[in-house]
Amino acid sequence: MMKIAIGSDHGGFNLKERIKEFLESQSIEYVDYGTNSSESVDYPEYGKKVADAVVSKEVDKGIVICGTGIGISIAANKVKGVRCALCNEPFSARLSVEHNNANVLALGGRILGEDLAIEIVSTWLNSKFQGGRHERRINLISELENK
Ligand SMILES: O=C(CO)[C@H](O)[C@H](O)[C@H](O)COP(=O)(O)O
Repeated sequence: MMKIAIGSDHGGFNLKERIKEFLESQSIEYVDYGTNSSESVDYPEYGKKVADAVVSKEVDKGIVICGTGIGISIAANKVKGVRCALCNEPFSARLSVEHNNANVLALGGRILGEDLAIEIVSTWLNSKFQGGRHERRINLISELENK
């Protein structure tokens, strides 16, 4: 059974709560790394917590949310082994897995309506990495991390 780490800053808090409801409705286990209210916090802390949980294999995948998804995706991508994709529509969400094997999804809580956000999450969770030529390209990304 898949396990998800989820985290947000204040700009993503409401959407995080909605995505948790969706995960529960699908019987998908998750760990919530905060934040726990709409009080202002700093997104790098939450991006790192989720990213660390993914690379340590405590969870299978991560979802991070801030106002735009930009700051928290930049932060998550600083953690070695993370391939965080900011996707504000389903097509990118599918391709981020099929081609990039994204292990963290970033969303913009101030950009997306709840229904579209759930469609993106559902698409992302149900997509499969295609391997082949894409494996070679991901290995090249890993080489960049090791320089
Ligand atoms: O980092 C961001 C933009 O890249 C996020 O959207 C943050 O949520 C945003 O910057 C927070 O802004 P606020 O004015 O402090 O609420």
